[in-house]
Amino acid sequence: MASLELIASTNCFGGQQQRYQHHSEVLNCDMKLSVFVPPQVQLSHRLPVLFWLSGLTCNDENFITKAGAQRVAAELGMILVAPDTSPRGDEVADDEGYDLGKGAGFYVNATQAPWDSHYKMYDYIVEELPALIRDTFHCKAKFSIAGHSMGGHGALVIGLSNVQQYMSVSAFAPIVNPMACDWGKKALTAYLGEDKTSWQQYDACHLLQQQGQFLQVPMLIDQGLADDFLDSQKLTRPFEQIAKQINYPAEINYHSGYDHSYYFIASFIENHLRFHYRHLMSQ
Ligand SMILES: N[C@@H](CCC(=O)N[C@@H](CSC=O)C(=O)NCC(=O)O)C(=O)O
Repeated sequence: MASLELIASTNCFGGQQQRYQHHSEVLNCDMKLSVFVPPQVQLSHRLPVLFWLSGLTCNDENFITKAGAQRVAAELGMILVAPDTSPRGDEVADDEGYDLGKGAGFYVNATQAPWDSHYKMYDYIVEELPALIRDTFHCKAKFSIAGHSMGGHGALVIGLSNVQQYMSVSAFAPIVNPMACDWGKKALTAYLGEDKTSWQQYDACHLLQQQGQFLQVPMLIDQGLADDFLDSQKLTRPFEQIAKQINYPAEINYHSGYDHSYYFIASFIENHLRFHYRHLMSQ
């Protein structure tokens, strides 16, 4: 496994906002990722790590430049890892739409051509990247995971499917039922083909319905009520309905007047960081 190569580092709240590149064997291309390293890295103890998955049209820099998470992460001593949202490079297949291809990996393992030679974002986030982070940083064994929109969908699916690796999961305005919304149907058809049974493993509502009574991970979701995608892409509410039916312990908060943007995320990110910190420190 190729190691992470530091390509940029800037002082930030006593720590460093860093950017790395590496060759991903899983994605079969070169990738960049952003990592906030808090000042506590100088101490000898293992640091808690939160992975952040961004949404459609993003790369590894949207979260670190817009969410304003570093001040509280520096206070808590928490490493923030922000990967890119898809494989990159001239040889990687793409689509004209913003909701498929580069910038729209949907955190799934594609099985269909032309996507299947690079688009393995699920394995990248769950396997390759955690191993690289463990190799590079003195960190706690288990991680937490959060995300926004398509990245919120990734965080819910990955957290629900890997309770042994994640202490807690949170999401802002997540896609929760990709099998039933336009963004999801388009992406899952392209990446996985027409057989909808192969889509179920990547549908947070399906996973919650199937296993939410048996496997539980602490969960927090925030949703703006002025979000243009709330109804059109069926965000949050179908998941909340199932959580209520099966008594799943998810905290779901609605906020009047807030839209889908990073201004919404910046307004509530502190609560997410403190939520994850509590759970990360209990291991
Ligand atoms: N261009 C599209 C919508 C693009 C968009 O809103 N992207 C969001 C994530 S949406 C779900 O995954 C985002 O995070 N954008 C980047 C940012 O920095 O704001 C359209 O116009 O409909």
